[in-house]
Amino acid sequence: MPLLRCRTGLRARLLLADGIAVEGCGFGATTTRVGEVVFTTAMTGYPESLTDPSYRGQILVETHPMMGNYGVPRKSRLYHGILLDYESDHIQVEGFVVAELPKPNHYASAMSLHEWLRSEGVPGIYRVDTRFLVKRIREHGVVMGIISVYNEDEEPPSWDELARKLVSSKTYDERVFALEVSPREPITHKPEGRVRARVAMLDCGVKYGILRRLLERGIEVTRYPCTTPAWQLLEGYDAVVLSNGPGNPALLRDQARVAAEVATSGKPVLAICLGMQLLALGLGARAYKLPYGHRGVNKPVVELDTGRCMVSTHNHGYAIDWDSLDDAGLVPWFRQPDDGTLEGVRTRDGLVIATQFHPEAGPGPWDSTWVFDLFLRLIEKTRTR
Ligand SMILES: NC(=O)CC[C@H](N)C(=O)O
Repeated sequence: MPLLRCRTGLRARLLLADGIAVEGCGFGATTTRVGEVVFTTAMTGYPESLTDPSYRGQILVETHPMMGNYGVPRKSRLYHGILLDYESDHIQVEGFVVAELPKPNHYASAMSLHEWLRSEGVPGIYRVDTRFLVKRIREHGVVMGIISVYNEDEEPPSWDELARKLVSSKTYDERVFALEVSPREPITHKPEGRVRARVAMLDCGVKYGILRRLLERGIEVTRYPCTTPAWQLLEGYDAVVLSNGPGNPALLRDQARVAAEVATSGKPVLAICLGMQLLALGLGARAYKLPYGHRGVNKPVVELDTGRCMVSTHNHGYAIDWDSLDDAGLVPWFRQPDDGTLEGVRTRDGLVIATQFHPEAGPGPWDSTWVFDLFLRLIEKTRTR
């Protein structure tokens, strides 16, 4: 694709570990970052996707051809004290890859995508053939990559230099990202109205959307570091939430043990995405890596008992093996009809519920927010026993 003139005055290079080299216009910060290159099919919701802690360590490619149309929302919009339009306080992705970067126009916009990435030190590349990249990832699987943004009047970084940096970096699967996005101290969030329940959360990188969905139901949430032992999550709380989070679940052995302990405590547990993986691994199930993951807001999931289908938000690169559920004492709950991936499990007594997809959405459709109502009902039921 010809570059023409880059409105930002920046150019960028993206090199994939399989040798694919892409040049385009740059935006955001003039810097170089390494990450696993993944794609999402979400058409909107880039402020949420970019700040989703589960994207830590990844360079995100958007299949939708235009990003930035509605700018970047003001941070003054709060809901139960939580940022309304963001999934964490900062951009979490290593880099952002889009086909076109239009000028923004929206009443709630405080700045452009270019300004936002620049202020947070994150590189972006635009005016590149994202269709080619996405098809490549879909056919050959996710791949490590390096992205570099430079001023157009400067010498570009050489491909050799980028290749050396890329091969000397650890791969995504080897790095523990959850500890980087987990809080250092416990943080309590109180709902605005009556407190109907108090839960502890093992926070390995929670999306704010999960907090918003809990708080609006009157559930007070205390977020604990990802290294917290099970007894601390159980003492004095009605239930436990195991959050989503970035990285390879197999590297989080201690967290999987904690997940198994809380799951066998007799208290209700809600586990989402990484939380479900930790729960399943801790109870003895197996995880595997999907070839190119599920990332988007238009993914169907079918509830197996009822046959009901919902459109849901996904962001996962690993999944739990169906055949390993029996040994773990778990029963399947949801299935993705496109490729058959397991999208939810629960215990036989129904007290521990887990989704591989994101029932809080953010971004995405709200078809499955009832999972949070179910969690509250489980809490109320166990309290009166
Ligand atoms: N959203 C998440 O919690 C992601 C879980 C895990 N890091 C995966 O990619 O599968």
